[in-house]
Amino acid sequence: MEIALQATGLTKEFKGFVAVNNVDLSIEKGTIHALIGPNGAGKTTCFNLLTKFLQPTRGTIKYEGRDITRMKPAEIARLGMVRSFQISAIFPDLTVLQNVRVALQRGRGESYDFWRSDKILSRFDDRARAFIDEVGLTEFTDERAAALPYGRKRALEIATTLALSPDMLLLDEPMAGMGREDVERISKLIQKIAENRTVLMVEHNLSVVADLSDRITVLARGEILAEGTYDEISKAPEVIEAYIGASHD
Ligand SMILES: Nc1ncnc2c1ncn2[C@@H]1O[C@H](COP(=O)(O)OP(=O)(O)OP(=O)(O)O)[C@@H](O)[C@H]1O
Repeated sequence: MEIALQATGLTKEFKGFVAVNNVDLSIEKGTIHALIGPNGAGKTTCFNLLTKFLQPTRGTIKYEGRDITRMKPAEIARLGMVRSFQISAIFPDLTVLQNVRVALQRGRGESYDFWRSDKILSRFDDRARAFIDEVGLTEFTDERAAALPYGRKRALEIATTLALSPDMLLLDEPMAGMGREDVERISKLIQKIAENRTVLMVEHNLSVVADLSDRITVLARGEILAEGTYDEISKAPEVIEAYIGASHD
């Protein structure tokens, strides 16, 4: 078993409040791993620690065997570990093609200049079109981003993330705010992009988690409560109790 991302003793305190407490986490290469748990469990904090948007109080994080504990998000992105929406938002007035082009250009560490001619940017066209096809947006290639339906915007955001050539993708609630049709479409897309990449996602939609995840870590009150396949964790009494308990909070 090859490990892509490994956290050891990961801890985050906010003024004495322990939001993430001594978490050990191993994400196997090539798998889809979900981080779940009731409200306030520490999922977002944990996600922000792993993606380096927050500094841990204690603990270490390794990506592909390399210590990334003190690295910045942009540095780990260059190592191949990319968070969704890392390159901020979509430009609403640019087309789908232009947005992915910009992402490709930024992925190379060049800053984006609005005055840059279309001719210079067009050298990214072929690769941009490949990503657009990969996320199923071919028919929207020349649409303005602002005109896309919500689920398609999400797909575009994923395309711009893929433009950074990640080996590992970290997705923060990829299904948030989506209707059923979009959930199905984005689920398929995540499965597809995971064929040759590692995926870690924080997700509230448990049927999505059940469908997609090879392995699931359940957090509660900042600690790992259970870990395993969906079948395993959904039968664990402590998990059932944590979810039922939380719904009465
Ligand atoms: N910047 C902060 N300062 C103080 N406390 C914080 C901060 N960020 C998070 N917390 C606290 O840490 C705990 C865990 O929060 P976190 O957002 O990580 O949980 P979560 O599992 O993502 O919850 P949800 O499912 O509701 O998004 C909560 O009690 C929260 O109030």
